[in-house]
Amino acid sequence: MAEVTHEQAAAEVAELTDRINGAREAYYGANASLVDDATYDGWMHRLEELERLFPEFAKQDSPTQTVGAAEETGLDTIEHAERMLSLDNVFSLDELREWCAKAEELAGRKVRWLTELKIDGLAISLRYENGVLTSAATRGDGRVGEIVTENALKLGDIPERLSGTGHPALVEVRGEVFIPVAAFEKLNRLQEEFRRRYVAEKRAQHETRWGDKRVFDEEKAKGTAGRMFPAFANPRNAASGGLRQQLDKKKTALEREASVARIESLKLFVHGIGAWADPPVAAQSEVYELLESWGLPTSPYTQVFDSIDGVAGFVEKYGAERHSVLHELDGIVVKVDELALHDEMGATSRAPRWAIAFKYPPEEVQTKLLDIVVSVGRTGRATPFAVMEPAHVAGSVVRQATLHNQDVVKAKGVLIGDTVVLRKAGDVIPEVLGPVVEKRDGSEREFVMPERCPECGTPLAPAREGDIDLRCPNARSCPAQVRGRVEHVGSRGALDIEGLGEVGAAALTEGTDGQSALLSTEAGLFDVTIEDLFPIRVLVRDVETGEPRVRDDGSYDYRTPFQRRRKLTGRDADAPYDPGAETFAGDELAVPSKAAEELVAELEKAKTKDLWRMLVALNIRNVGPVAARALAGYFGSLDAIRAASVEQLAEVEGVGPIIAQSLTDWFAVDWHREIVERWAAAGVRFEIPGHPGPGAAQQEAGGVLAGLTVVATGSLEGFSRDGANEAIIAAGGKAASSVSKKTDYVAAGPGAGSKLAKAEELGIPILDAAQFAILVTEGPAGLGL
Ligand SMILES: NC(=O)c1ccc[n+]([C@@H]2O[C@H](COP(=O)([O-])OP(=O)(O)OC[C@H]3O[C@@H](n4cnc5c(N)ncnc54)[C@H](O)[C@@H]3O)[C@@H](O)[C@H]2O)c1
Ligand SMILES: [Zn+2]
Repeated sequence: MAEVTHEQAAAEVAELTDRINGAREAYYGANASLVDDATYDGWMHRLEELERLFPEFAKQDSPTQTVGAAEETGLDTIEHAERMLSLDNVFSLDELREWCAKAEELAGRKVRWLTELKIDGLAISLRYENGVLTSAATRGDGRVGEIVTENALKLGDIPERLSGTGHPALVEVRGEVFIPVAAFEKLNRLQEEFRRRYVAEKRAQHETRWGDKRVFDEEKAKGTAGRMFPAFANPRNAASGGLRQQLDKKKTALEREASVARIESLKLFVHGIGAWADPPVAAQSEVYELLESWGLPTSPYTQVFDSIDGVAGFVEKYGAERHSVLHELDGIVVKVDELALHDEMGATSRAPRWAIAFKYPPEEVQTKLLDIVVSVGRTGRATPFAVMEPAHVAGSVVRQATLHNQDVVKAKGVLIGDTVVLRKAGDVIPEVLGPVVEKRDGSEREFVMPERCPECGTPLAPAREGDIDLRCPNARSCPAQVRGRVEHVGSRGALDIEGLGEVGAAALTEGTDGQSALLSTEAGLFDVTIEDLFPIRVLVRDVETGEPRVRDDGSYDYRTPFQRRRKLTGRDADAPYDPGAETFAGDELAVPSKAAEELVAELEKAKTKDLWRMLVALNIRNVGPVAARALAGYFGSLDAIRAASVEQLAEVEGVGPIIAQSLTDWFAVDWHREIVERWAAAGVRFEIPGHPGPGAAQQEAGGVLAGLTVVATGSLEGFSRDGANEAIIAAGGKAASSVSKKTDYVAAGPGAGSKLAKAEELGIPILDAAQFAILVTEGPAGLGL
C-alpha cells in the first residue's frame, strides 16, 4: 500500500465507515444495494487494512467489528441465544490457500475441510425448543434480529415441529433463505402479470364510474402499477424484502396475492447451529445429517476434503459451473469440519476463525449510464442500447448493452445519467438490470425514442400496426441496413466469407467524407476487385466513445485496410501496383494488402458454395439455414424456387406458409431481383448441379431410396454433412436426424457418437462412407441388401 500519513488514514477511515454504514442501512434495512457487492467488499477490505496499520482507529463499533445493521422496519425483535456472525472474505485462490495453511498451523495438524456454496440470500435463525419452532428471526446486528415467524412458516421448507428424535431443549438452526434462479425469473413474470391485472382493474373501475365521459389515463395507471409491482433487480434483495414484508390488512387483494407469491418462491438451506451446548456429533458435516433427519433442508452441494488441493478444486469447479447451480452463488464457504476445532479456534467479534468465504470476480456491478443510443440493424429494426462508463464485470469490460425497444427502456425505468446495475453472467450477453434510484440527483433525463432513422433520416414506423419495434423502412439504401446485410452475407451461417465480418462489411459500405461508399447495396458485392478495394479509407474511431478520431490538424484520421507499404529493392521485377508511376529502388510504394487479396479470393470461392447458403445470403425474411436447406434440397435451383407458387412452396417439408409468403414477397421487389441478377452475372451459382428438378426427390417411388429412412452421422468421406443429407433426399429417401426403430440404415463415419451406439443397440445395418455412396446411387440392391 502506498504510504499513508496518520492524518490521511484518519480521514479515510471516517469516510469508509460512513459509506459502509450507509450501504448497510440500505441493504439490510431497505433491501436495496447502493453499490455493487464487489465495491462494498473493497471498502471493507480497505478499512480492515487501514485498521491493521493504524490500530488506534479500530473502534469497537467499526464496521469491521460489527455484523449487519440494526433493522428498523417496525417488526418485533428478538435477542439471539447465540450471536449470528458474518464471514471473513478472501478474493483469490492464493489467499484461500494461505488462509487454510494458517488454520492448520493454528490447529497444529492437518484439517478436514467442509466446502459449501455460499448462498446469496439472507440469514435466518430458527429457534427450536424441544423440537418445536418458537421463532424465526433475521440476523439483524448479530445480537438482535427481526421476528419473521409468520412469513417463514409459509415457505413450506420450515417445519413447525421437527421430525425424528433427540431434539435438544434449545437449538438455533441457522440457514439461508433465498429465491432459486428459476423461481426468480418466474416471479418477475408474475410481477408483470400483476402490473397488467392492476391496469385492467383500474380501467374496469374507471369505465363503471365514468363510462365514456372521461378518458382513462393508462400511462398513470401503468406508473402506479410499476411502483406497486416492480421488476426485482436481484434475487437476494427480492428474498430479503419478501421474507420481511408485512402482510397487513391495508393491502389490496392484488397486493396480498403478490406478497404470497413472493413468499412462496422462497426456499431454505440450513448451514449451521447455535446455542446447542453439547451436540451428539463430532463434525459439521454430521450436524447436517442430523438436521436433515429432522426434516430440515440442507444444501446438495456440500463436500468434504482431506486436502487444501481438494478445496481449491471445488472452488475452481464451481467457478466454471456457477450458472448450473439452482441458486445465486455468492462464493464458496470453506469450513473446518471438526467441531472440536471450532471451539478451539473461536471467533472474532464479527466472524468465526474456522470458516472463510471465497468470493469470485463479480458478475453484477454498478456503472453510469452515459447515454441511450439507437442503432439500426440489417432488418431495419431500430434498437435502443445503453452506452455506459466501461465496467469490469465477469472478467470482461462492458460498455454497451441492448435495451431491445422503447417499452423495455420504460419497463426498466432507467434514465440517462442514472447509475445502473449491470450484469454479465459467464458468456451471457450483458444486461442492464435497472437503475439505482437512491443515487439520482435530479440531473437524469428520460430517453425519447427518435422519430427518424439515425443513419438515413427516414421516419421510423412499426412494420405492422401494433408492433412495438420500430423500423427504418428505407431497406434498400439505408447505410445501416446495407452494412448489416453485407455482414450477414459473410457470416458463418450464410456464405462464411473470411474478411467479411463487421469490420469488413463496414469498410465496403461506409462512405467517408470525400469518398462515397464502394457498395450502395449488396448487389455489387461479387463484382468487387482488388482495384476497388485498394483506395478504401476507413475512419479510425475511438474505442471508448465510437467517435471518429481527429488529427492535430483537425482532419479525420483514416486507415487504409486494403493497402500496405512496400519498399522497392533494386530493379523490381514484380510489377508494383501502380504501373504508371516512376519508381526507384528504395521508394516506398503502396501495394494491395494481403487482406485485399484474401477477400477477393474468398468472394470468388463463395460463388460456388451450396445453394442453401446462397438462399441464406439473400437476407430473405424468415429464411434461415434450416428452411434454406429444405428449399434447396426440394427445388434444386433458385429459378425453380422463384417460379413456385406460395402453395407449392408451403408444401415443402420444413417450409410452411409464413416462409412461403416471405419468399414470394421478396421476389416481388425490383431491387431484390437485381441482386440475384447481378450476382448471377458475376458468376454466382444458384443451383445444385445434377439436381433432378423440383420435387423429384419427394415423388413417390421416384428414387432408389423411396420409402426408406437413413441417418448419416460422423464425417463421411466424400460428403459434407449437408451433402450426405441432400444425397439421401435426392435419392428419394428420408434423411432423419435421430436413430429409432423406423430407421432403415445408418451411415457412420469417424466422430459418430451416440447415434452409432443406438443403431448397434437396435440392430440397424451400419454403412461406411463407401457403402453409403453405393446406397444413394444404386439403392439397397447395390449392396446386396
Ligand atoms: N451492495 C451493498 O450495498 C452491500 C451492503 C452490505 C452487504 N453487502 C453484501 O452482503 C454481504 C455482506 O456480508 P455479511 O456481513 O452479510 O456476511 P457475508 O454474506 O459475507 O457472510 C455471512 C453470511 O453468509 C451466509 N451464508 C450463505 N451461505 C452460507 C453457508 N453455506 N455457510 C455459512 N454461511 C452462509 C450466512 O447467512 C452468513 O450470515 C457481502 O457479500 C456484501 O458484498 C452488500
Ligand atoms: Zn435508415
